[in-house]
Amino acid sequence: MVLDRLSSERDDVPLFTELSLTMGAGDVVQLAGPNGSGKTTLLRILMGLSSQYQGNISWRGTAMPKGRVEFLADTLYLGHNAGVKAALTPLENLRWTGALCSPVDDNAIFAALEKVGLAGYEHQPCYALSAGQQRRVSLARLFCSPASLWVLDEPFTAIDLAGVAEIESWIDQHAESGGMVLLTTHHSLSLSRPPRVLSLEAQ
Ligand SMILES: Nc1ncnc2c1ncn2[C@@H]1O[C@H](COP(=O)(O)OP(=O)(O)OP(=O)(O)O)[C@@H](O)[C@H]1O
Repeated sequence: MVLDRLSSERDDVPLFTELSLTMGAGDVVQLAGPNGSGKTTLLRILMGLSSQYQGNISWRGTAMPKGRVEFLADTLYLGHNAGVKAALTPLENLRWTGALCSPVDDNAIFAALEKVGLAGYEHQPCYALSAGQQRRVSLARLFCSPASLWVLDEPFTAIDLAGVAEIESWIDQHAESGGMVLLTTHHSLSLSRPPRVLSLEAQ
């Protein structure tokens, strides 16, 4: 993935200017910067949720918007909010998101929920889960998706210390198997190889 001289502003105030980034297999990049510096905005631009930018984004050699369909098919985006429907169970939520992008059978969903520590909660409505458990439902999507690029906006929100270490190990494993991870966090990451850091503060 290549971001070439991306610039964006809000209300005529520049958020970032001529930001460039190249990511390939095995890369982990942490977007850093203080609150309000534009990290979420950058991820939203990348995912096609905002068109308020100048510059170019390309995926496997094809520039956006032409490469958009192929890009989205190979990307998993977990946004700032958990993105979990409260009235549905974890199983139903994951069936739903699977149907939207990459259909997955129930056995794989059960395995993913076990991996994120939610065995036994599969049929519980999500409104009856804690904030951290709801975030874990969202994180279970990491194990239901064949996407090579993970785009994670504050994935550690509401997650306990043991869970943070687990997510770090999943990031490691994804990178070791040739995946890519672009994430925002204010947490100091503990990975097997230090991530590259792209700071919006220095913009
Ligand atoms: N919906 C919105 N409408 C207007 N301005 C917004 C909106 N969302 C964000 N902004 C502004 O855009 C700027 C960048 O916000 P953004 O959410 O990208 O920052 P961030 O770096 O992700 O911050 P944080 O670390 O707090 O999550 C902020 O100054 C914010 O006030």
